[in-house]
Amino acid sequence: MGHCISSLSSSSSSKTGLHSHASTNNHSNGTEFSSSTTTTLATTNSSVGLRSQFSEAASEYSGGIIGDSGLILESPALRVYSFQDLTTATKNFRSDSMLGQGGFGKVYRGWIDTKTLAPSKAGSGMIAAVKRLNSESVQGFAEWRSEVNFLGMLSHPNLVKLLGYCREDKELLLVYEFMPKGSLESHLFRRNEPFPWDLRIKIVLGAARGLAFLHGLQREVIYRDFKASNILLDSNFDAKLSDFGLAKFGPSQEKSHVTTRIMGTFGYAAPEYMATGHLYVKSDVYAFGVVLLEVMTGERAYNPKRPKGQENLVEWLRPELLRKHRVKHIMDQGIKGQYSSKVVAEMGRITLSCVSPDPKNRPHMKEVVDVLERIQCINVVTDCSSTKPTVSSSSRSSPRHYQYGYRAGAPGVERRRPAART
Ligand SMILES: Nc1ncnc2c1ncn2[C@@H]1O[C@H](COP(=O)(O)OP(=O)(O)OP(=O)(O)O)[C@@H](O)[C@H]1O
Repeated sequence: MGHCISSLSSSSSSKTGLHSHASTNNHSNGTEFSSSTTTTLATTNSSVGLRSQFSEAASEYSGGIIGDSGLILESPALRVYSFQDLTTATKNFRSDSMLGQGGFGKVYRGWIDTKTLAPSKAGSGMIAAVKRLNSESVQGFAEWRSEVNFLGMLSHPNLVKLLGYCREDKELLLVYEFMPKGSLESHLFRRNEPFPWDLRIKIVLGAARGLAFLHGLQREVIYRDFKASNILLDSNFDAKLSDFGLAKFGPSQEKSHVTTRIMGTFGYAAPEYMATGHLYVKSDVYAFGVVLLEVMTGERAYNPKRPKGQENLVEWLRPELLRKHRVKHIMDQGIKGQYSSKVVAEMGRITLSCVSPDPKNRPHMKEVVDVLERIQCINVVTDCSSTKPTVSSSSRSSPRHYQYGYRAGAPGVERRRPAART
């Protein structure tokens, strides 16, 4: 769940939190594609039309293999669907096909052919997730375009795969690989059973690798919307970042930040960004630290129902992170016994540095990955260098006992941007 922010006033927000007066062509999502790009998208629905803008954007990069299994795709193989295709694939967008709902529309389960990705009958081929954007949303177009541009161009094991898209009249849709275990947010906050600690570590490590990939590109990509609900999980609980609607190219070499409209989600947005609109690569690191804190505590980044002074998780718990002996007291009580005190101390340290008020004092995501790999190593039931168990697991919430079933049409709660900036 997100309590969303934008530099626009709440009165300019629609009921769903989308900004009704944002122009579809004003790049209000912060992506830096030229206006001619917009024209291309507006006037053609073919992959050829899109390809030219991919190469334009790809020229920002060195192209080819980036390392860590990440790729910049020189000619993205996105399938262009007709609206009818996706109506068929989702059984007419039936409510029982719905996987969830976000700030910009509903996500449905659809069936497509495994090889050709063509729509198929329910039960044959493979499942895909079909996001249908609210047709009345103008902001939605900018988000849709950003998603197609960034996700269509980038490939990494920790980024969700975009398979195709549809733009037909007012209809904007995106087709993704299906992530059967839902989001980190759904496991942490929407289930009665505590989510096992070792899965939490595995997931934040995967997400950190995804973010490190974006930050390691020759022209850095700032994700800008890092949060638990945007970390999706495959059948193996491997994390993949989804939702590139707010992603933005990082600053050019001589600059440290880009200046942009303030958008994101309450509780996750970095203080310098909230105060000035200056967005740094390190603003993503702050949001990552917030997710680490959520994972440690089982508490949401922002919850207006908590007592006064505790609504914002970082503001509430930073003093505890600063006093090292206090860190164990903020850990989620439901998973007591699943982690060692060394792991807790390491987690407290890295979280505190990620949420440092000064972006310069935050680590690079590459360093965060290294630390989390170490933590995972000392955390796993069997030590990395031996087979001796190092951590006991509580029977109630051990990973072996953890069950997960996708709840079709699970409530999406209120999502991004329902509120004005504080
Ligand atoms: N590829 C996917 N596979 C399976 N479920 C998905 C997929 N993409 C999205 N979902 C589910 O659909 C729901 C809505 O996702 P969506 O990305 O639209 O919004 P969100 O990230 O939850 O919120 P917001 O729009 O505020 O960022 C979520 O519950 C998510 O778990």
